[in-house]
Amino acid sequence: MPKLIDCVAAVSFDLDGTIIDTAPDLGAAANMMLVMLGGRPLPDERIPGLIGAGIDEFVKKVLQQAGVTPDAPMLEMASMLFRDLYGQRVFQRSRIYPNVVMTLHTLRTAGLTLCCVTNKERKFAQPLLELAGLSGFFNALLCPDRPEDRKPSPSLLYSACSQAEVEPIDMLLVGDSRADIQAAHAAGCRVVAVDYGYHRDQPLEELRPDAIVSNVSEIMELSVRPRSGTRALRAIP
Ligand SMILES: O=C(O)COP(=O)(O)O
Ligand SMILES: [Mg+2]
Repeated sequence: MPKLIDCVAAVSFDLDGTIIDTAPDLGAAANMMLVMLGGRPLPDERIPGLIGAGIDEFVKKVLQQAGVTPDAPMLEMASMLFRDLYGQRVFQRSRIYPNVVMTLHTLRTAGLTLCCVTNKERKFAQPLLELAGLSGFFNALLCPDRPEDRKPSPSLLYSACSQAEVEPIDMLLVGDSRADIQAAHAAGCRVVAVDYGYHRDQPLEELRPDAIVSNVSEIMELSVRPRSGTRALRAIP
C-alpha cells in the first residue's frame, strides 16, 4: 500500500496545539490581563480548552471563566490589553512539540511544499514561528484577515493550495481541532488529526479524519488504500 505522504504534494500544519504548545504564553498573558482588570488568575489547565477560534473569542472565554460576562466595550478593552501582553511573550514559555522539527525537515527535503494554516493573527503567528526557528520551513503562512476566513471555513486552505499550486486533494492538513478537520473536508483536502492538542474533550473520530496520530512524525508512516468516491484514498494508521 502506498504511503499517504507519497500521495500528496503539499502539507499544511495548524499552529497552536499542533506544532507549538502555545498555551503557556497565552495563559500567562490572559492571567496578567485578569489581574490588571482586578480579577483572579485561572488555573493553567483551564487555558488549552479556550484556544482555537482567535483572540477575541479566547479573551471572551477567559473573562467568562473568571466569572465576568463582558459587554462590547469591555471586551474590546480587554482584547487590546491581552494583545499588548501576549505580543510581548509569544515564545517565552511556549514549546515546539516533539519531532516537529525533524518532520518538517524531512518533508522539505523530500520536496513537499509546506504551509502553516492558523486561526492565529499574523502579527503573532509570524514572530512566533520566527522565534521558534520554524519560519524557514514554510513556503507560506496563512492567517485569517477576516473573521469569516477562520477555520472551519475552507478559505485559508484554498489560499494555501493556490500558493502551493496544488489541487486540494493533493494537500494534507495536520491539525488538532474539529475546526481543522471540518475545514479540510470542506476544502476537499486530506486531513490527519493529532490527539495531543487543545481539544482532547472534543471527539475527533466522529468527524472521520483520514487518521489520528499521537506524534506528527507518524504522518510519514501512514498508508492509504484505494476507496470509491471523491475522497479516493484513506489513511490506515
Ligand atoms: O489562535 C487560535 O485561536 C488558534 O490557532 P490554530 O488555528 O493555529 O490552532
Ligand atoms: Mg490548533
